[in-house]
Amino acid sequence: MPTPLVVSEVSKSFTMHLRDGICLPVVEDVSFAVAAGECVVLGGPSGIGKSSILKMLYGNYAVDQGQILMTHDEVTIDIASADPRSVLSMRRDFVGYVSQFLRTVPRVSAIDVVAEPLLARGVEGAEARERASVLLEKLNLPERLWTLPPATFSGGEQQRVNIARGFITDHPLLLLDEPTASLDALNRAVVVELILEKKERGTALLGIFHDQDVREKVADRVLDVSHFAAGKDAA
Ligand SMILES: Nc1ncnc2c1ncn2[C@@H]1O[C@H](COP(=O)(O)OP(=O)(O)OP(=O)(O)O)[C@@H](O)[C@H]1O
Repeated sequence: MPTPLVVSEVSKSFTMHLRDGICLPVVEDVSFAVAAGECVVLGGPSGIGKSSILKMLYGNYAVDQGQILMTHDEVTIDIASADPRSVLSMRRDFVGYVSQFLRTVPRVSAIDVVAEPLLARGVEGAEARERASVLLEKLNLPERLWTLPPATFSGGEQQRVNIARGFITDHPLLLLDEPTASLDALNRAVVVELILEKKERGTALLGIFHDQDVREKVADRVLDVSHFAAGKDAA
């Protein structure tokens, strides 16, 4: 089976256009791969560039240099140079992303927020909602909240809706940006279980987990992003 994600010599800097075009180099020569069924965790201190790497992989941040090769159904796409249409089709078919916070949509109920990625893939409404309810139950979201829009939910409740939405599809590659940050121990354990299930099904996972316990349970490997810090050789 081809390696689903291969990152080669990727560099990223930010140009602050409102600050006289100041350039902030963040990472350089980022190179690694993630195999099917493997969970790689990005480590290193705050501000080193972990989230920026995930955002480049999801096509949210532009890449200055290098390649991000994603292979799906024997087709390989370089996300670093792909046109927006190809990035969107890779998001639909290949790469999922669970961000730290839920982006709430006004007036859409929690169960529909979770079911929506399945509906977008042509799954019939009743089945999509059934699968959403299984996940919400597993994540201990009280049933009385399922029909309410998540805008007024607590941080941990919103995050569980977010996790259910991210885990409901079977993307071959899943990016996780601190999915357990606002969860209690019980729900952190559920997320660990969901991650292990994905690994067993052959999903390639790349994540950021500040919680040491979660990290130890899910990580096959920790990749220290400090090795890719821009300008480290000059320091
Ligand atoms: N959109 C942006 N514009 C300008 N600078 C940015 C932007 N996004 C990130 N940065 C900068 O890039 C650097 C890396 O940020 P990033 O969020 O990737 O770090 P991190 O390792 O994920 O940090 P943390 O563990 O604190 O979340 C930081 O100095 C940050 O200020």
